[in-house]
Amino acid sequence: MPSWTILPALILPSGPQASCLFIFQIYSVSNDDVSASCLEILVPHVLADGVVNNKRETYRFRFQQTFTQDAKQEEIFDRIAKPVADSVLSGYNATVFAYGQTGSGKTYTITGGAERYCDRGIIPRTLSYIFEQFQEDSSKVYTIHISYLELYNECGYDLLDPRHEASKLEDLPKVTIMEDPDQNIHLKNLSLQQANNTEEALNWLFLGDTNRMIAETPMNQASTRSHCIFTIHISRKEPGSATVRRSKLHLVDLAGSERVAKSGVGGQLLTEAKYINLSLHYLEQVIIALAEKNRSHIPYRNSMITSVLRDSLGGNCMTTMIATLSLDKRNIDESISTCRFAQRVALIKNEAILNEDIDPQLVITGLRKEIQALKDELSLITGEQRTEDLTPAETGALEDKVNVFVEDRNPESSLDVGADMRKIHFCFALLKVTLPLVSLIEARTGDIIKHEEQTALPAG
Ligand SMILES: Nc1ncnc2c1ncn2[C@@H]1O[C@H](COP(=O)(O)OP(=O)(O)OP(=O)(O)O)[C@@H](O)[C@H]1O
Repeated sequence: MPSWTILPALILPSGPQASCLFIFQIYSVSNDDVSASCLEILVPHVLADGVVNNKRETYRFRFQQTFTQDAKQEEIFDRIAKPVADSVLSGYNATVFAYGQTGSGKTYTITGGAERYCDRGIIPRTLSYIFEQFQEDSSKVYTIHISYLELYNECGYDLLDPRHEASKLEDLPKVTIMEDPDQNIHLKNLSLQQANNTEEALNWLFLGDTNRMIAETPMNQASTRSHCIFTIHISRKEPGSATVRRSKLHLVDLAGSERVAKSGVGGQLLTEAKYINLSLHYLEQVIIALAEKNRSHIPYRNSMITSVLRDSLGGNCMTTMIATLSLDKRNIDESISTCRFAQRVALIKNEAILNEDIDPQLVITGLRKEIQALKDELSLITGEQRTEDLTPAETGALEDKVNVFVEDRNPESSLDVGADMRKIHFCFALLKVTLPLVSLIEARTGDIIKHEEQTALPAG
């Protein structure tokens, strides 16, 4: 049964920062265990702290997989996203989310780099993979819809509305959350766009990313301050079957996780940072609550990101977290806090369940077919072709039969219309109207006779 996995990817920006890393020997990775790998972060000794000090120098974390900066996008896809895509194709909900500080490679991992084709990230590779799988499996009918949501300062925006030419985020349609009595979340104004092949799906991704870039606020040059959720909705059914399996895959690029105190910002940036910190804090709270056994209340409602991911963080899904680290000396505190968060996520065990439901339209089609088959069978037995309604000639004949039956004073008389439910129903309906009329006439006739008898009696 699929369960939570935690797959921190160490993706480090190339250039001076990376070389810096090796000079200070900040981390080491050991992959001795087949099912897990160990990341050790070494805190460099700072002379200003004195030659002798009690500061901790090593931090060890165990993860399912660890990737260093040499890892290729293809490898990340094969080892992280492909198993998740397979489970979504089987009918389970799933989420892959990238968490880490600004500039650590979340967008690069989830969407990819724009420069080379081989730099494409998890979203485009997953789309291509899913459509390839559809082509290989001609026994089922698959339908794909795509949505792309940006959450900025606790407000949702639809990145896929083709009618809008956004020049700022507020130009995009605002998405709001609605909850039904069964506590299911519905996103009002979030468009679901159908894609029939990889090219169409990639075009939607392109439109969303373009809107995401154009709609950046002047203060928000690199989309670092919003969460983006790209969702692939899949429905599949076997031809002729009324059972539909629906599943969705959320690919989430979270906002940078750095702490407000460290970022040293003010004004609008501070407001954004507070929102980001708060929403990531609530995400963490939900994750901690999910990890606790016997916990009845999970605080999903505290923020928009946890509300949106509600059905994909809880019991009914397979979730993979990618923790991205930028292991520069200056970022050690952030890296350690990212690893701690990732370990908490790893504590959660989920039992994923299949999302199957019955399509009412298909049920109706099936029932219509069954009715037709039964009608054909009946006409074979009776030798007469039945229309849905009785013909005027048939209703006329039935009216005559009912009249004869009602007027017949013989208690043994019967009304025989044959084994035809249409005729039986028609006669009952007719009797319902005729019988009270007959009783009324009889009662009146009785009154008249009585009256005549009384008037005929000799006076006195
Ligand atoms: N593994 C990698 N190989 C090459 N370049 C990378 C890698 N990871 C990240 N980069 C580059 O580093 C820069 C920052 O990466 P990216 O934008 O993905 O970070 P981020 O974590 O999404 O940041 P933010 O929180 O600001 O959105 C980008 O120019 C990206 O192309």
